[in-house]
Amino acid sequence: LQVNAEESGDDLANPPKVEEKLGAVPHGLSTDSEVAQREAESISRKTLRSSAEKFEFQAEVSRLMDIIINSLYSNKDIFLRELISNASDALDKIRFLSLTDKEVLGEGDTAKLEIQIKLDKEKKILSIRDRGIGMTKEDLIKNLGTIAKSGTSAFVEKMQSGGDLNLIGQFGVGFYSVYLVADYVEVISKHNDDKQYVWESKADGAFAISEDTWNEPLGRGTEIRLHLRDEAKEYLEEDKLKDLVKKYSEFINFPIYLWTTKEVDVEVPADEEESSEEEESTPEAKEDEDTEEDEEKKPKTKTIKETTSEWELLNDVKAVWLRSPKEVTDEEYSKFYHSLAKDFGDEKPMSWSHFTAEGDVEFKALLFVPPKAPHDLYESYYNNNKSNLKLYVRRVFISDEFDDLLPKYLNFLKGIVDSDTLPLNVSREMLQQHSSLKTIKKKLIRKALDMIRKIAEEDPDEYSNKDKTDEEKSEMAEKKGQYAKFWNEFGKSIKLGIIEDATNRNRLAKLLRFESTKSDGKLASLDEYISRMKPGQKDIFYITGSSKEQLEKSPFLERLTKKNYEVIFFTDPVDEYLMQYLMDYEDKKFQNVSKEGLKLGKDSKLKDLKESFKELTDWWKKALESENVDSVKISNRLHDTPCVVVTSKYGWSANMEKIMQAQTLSDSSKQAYMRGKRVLEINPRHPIIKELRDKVAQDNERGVEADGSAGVPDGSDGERVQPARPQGVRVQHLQVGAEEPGPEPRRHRRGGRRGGGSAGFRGEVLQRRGRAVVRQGRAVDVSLFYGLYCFNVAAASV
Ligand SMILES: Nc1ncnc2c1ncn2[C@@H]1O[C@H](COP(=O)(O)OP(=O)(O)OP(=O)(O)O)[C@@H](O)[C@H]1O
Repeated sequence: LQVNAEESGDDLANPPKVEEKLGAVPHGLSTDSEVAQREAESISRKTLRSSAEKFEFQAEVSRLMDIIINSLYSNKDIFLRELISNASDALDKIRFLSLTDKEVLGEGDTAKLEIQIKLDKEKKILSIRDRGIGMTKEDLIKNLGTIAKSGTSAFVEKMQSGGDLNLIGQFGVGFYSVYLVADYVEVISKHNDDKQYVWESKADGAFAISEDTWNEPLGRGTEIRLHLRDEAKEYLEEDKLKDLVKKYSEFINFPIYLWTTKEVDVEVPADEEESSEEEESTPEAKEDEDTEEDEEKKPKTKTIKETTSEWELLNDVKAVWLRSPKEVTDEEYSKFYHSLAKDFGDEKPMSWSHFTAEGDVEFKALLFVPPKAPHDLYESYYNNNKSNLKLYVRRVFISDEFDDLLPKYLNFLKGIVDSDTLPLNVSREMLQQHSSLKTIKKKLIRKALDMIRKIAEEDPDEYSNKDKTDEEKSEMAEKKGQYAKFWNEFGKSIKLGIIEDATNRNRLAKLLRFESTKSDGKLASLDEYISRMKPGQKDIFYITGSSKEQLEKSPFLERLTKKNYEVIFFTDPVDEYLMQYLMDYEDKKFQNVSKEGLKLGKDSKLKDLKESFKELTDWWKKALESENVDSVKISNRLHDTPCVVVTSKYGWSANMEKIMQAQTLSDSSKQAYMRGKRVLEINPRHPIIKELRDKVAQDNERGVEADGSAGVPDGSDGERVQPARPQGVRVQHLQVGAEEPGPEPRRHRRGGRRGGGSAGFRGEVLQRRGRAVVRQGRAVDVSLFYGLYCFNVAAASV
């Protein structure tokens, strides 16, 4: 990383001290003029200090900086809130450390936890200083240049596809926004464990670090000096900065001061001549001589204008969550959310919940549902236990990466929790073990789920609001479509919640939304489904697959749709897992319509049908016995399709198998036990099946075995005809295509005879008649022959 080291003869392992090169004197020893001269030199030169150690930015960081520096983005204001937010984080860190070690704060000014902004109009420098934790030399190298965070490339990608620069803070690279307004930046920092260093860069691919021997010692903390570009001079106006702090940083929990200069009226002693002139010009003064005499003894004064400078406090540090919810306006909640979540998009949070928990464990909390899911919400979902809540103990920020404050599936929520019960002066690890955390977590989950339920309750599009009056609905108009929006952004989290949180499963199931055969392109809830159930319907029907369009064509739905039953479409891979956990809802069981055991009321004819197709089902079962086929049954779900393969009740569905097989690291041998047995269901009303039944019956009469051992002569030379078929098909014993002796069944004649092969002839007849399902949910036009062939393939492979 280090460049120019060789040229400058620096020893990489032991970088030379800057003093050695510059001949600088340590703090306190340099004279004012020397310091001023050195400072002036560094600023006017606008090249990095030649004696400093130089480093190259990590490639992604360099790309990011290029994008920022060349950006035509008009809202350059954002840099200030990013710097203030970093300063506030640094102050939080030192305050936290001081809980267990008071010494770290130091004394006097150094101990003041505040942020200061100063302007130098002449030199065009804007400085932001904090008395936070500061950065060691190593921190400066890593944090500001050489280590790209995970958000760096994500942000670069976003920006290349026209993303919004305003969201930079969410990607954890907010610091670099300084190059929107500055072409040269110095970061002066002092950490308790190291000396004071200066980091500097002109965003030209390199940065430099020097030990700081010329600036005022900071005590502790960081000062960022922005050498503003000409076109960014507006940031040297006090009013502009006051507005920006008000707009973006109002809720920072440390005082933010601006060094302001103003003209004030001052009383100064008036000189002699002026006082005598004044006396003469006031004739009324002679009226009361006694009083006059007294006053004459006082020294005469006059008012003049004088320029004074002072620190002006720009924010009201009172935490929003400590105020009563009645006092906080919607706008304030929105602004607080933006500053908390570093989400400065245009949208308001979808909802919030501000409450105080009382009892054994007392805390105040403010939770928000963001308007959008963050870009990495489900990345490393299972490896990330950190919630997005900031934990405070009696107003002191403890952590924003506290494990287990909320369950993983609620990690999309933002907010703060401020507890009075947790101890302050223990380590984070000990706090993590504290017994009241469990209670806090439990209460937070309840409140969070209530808040999400309310989004639905306030949305006029929601089923639960169907009984509301028009007036009520028009009041709710603002919230129209909010729940669908919520579902779009965070629906997967609710599903993960159903899987992971057995205690709240029912509450979460209420929040579930889906499309169905009756939802008409909208989202429906389970309550809505239940309200539409047919009299006598016991189960909630659903089907899983990869898209609604595909599922709508599924033969599994044929009779259900004909009989007006509603079927839910689950099309997200996570739905397969979901349905392994969601067994029932309001005493109704869930039934996958592609699985064995579908019951659609009583079918009085079933017994007779079973009897009449027994020969066929027995034959077929025998023919498939070496496959993974458990049984062959009369189907109650088919209407137009001759047969379908269903999976057994307890194994995976075919869709689940597909998902598992698609997983890169799947081990098929280990999956074998989860693969359900297959059941072949046949449609007793379908001509193909009826025909097969007749053929089997005829074969049986002639004594043809299922293994085809007693062949049937083709009528000309007495040889058995083997129908044309792909290799490995074990259906030849059916003799479907063979010309048979004796009376030909009427149906066979219709197609007429074509070509030499009788198989072809039969195939054509049947092709016109039927469709056979060969794979889960996919119907293909095939001849009976092909249907059977494909069934075999399907049964063996699905
Ligand atoms: N004023 C400061 N005091 C101490 N460390 C700082 C300061 N400013 C920046 N840093 C360090 O530099 C790192 C990079 O800052 P940057 O703003 O790019 O990202 P971030 O603060 O982690 O994320 P975000 O932009 O979301 O606040 C920070 O994580 C922090 O460690």
